[in-house]
Amino acid sequence: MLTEIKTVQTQANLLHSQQEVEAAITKLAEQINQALADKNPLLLCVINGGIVFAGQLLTRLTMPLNLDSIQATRYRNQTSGGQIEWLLTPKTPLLNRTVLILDDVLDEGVTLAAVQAYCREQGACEVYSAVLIEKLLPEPKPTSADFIGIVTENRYLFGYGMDYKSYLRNANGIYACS
Ligand SMILES: O=P(O)(O)OC[C@H]1O[C@H](OP(=O)(O)OP(=O)(O)O)[C@H](O)[C@@H]1O
Ligand SMILES: Nc1nc2[nH]cnc2c(=O)[nH]1
Repeated sequence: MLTEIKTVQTQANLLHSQQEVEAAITKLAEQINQALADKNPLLLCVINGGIVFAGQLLTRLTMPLNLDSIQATRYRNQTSGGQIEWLLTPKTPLLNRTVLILDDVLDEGVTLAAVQAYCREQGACEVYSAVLIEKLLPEPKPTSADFIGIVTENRYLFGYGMDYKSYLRNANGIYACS
């Protein structure tokens, strides 16, 4: 396995450097600081992928906020998605809260649409979402994000929280598998 991971890593293309990603996160934080300043938001990190983005965004946010996590997965070590599996739901009540969902990548939009629906079912009064990166696809998506850091091409990505077979989430740039 580790031989395959090392090969994928060395053959990958760097699409977005650390500098570019950090600038995008800073810009997103400015937008969110403006939009949610007085909303007492509950941030929901969609783990595992959203962890790096959420961590880096959080230190740039200036309003009072709460943080919780939700785990919905549908790729399970594959490079194409299947059925959503719910592994963790937030402990914090969502009733009457302004929720900001944080995820690494908006690809087909199935995961984000399901998390948004979950938040509404739980009684959130407003549901915002922010993604570090969105892939441009030829087909329409079931949902969209309010805050988008980077828009990129339709290739399988890793780094900044995104995995290749559960590895490479720690890569310090956004890479496409070749
Ligand atoms: O827009 P979609 O096509 O639904 O894909 C986006 C989702 O896929 C990844 O999660 P994954 O299921 O790989 O779980 P992970 O967060 O543990 O990596 C990613 O973190 C998003 O949540
Ligand atoms: N790691 C990773 N997860 C995804 N989930 C949906 N698209 C992607 C992707 O390109 N990379």
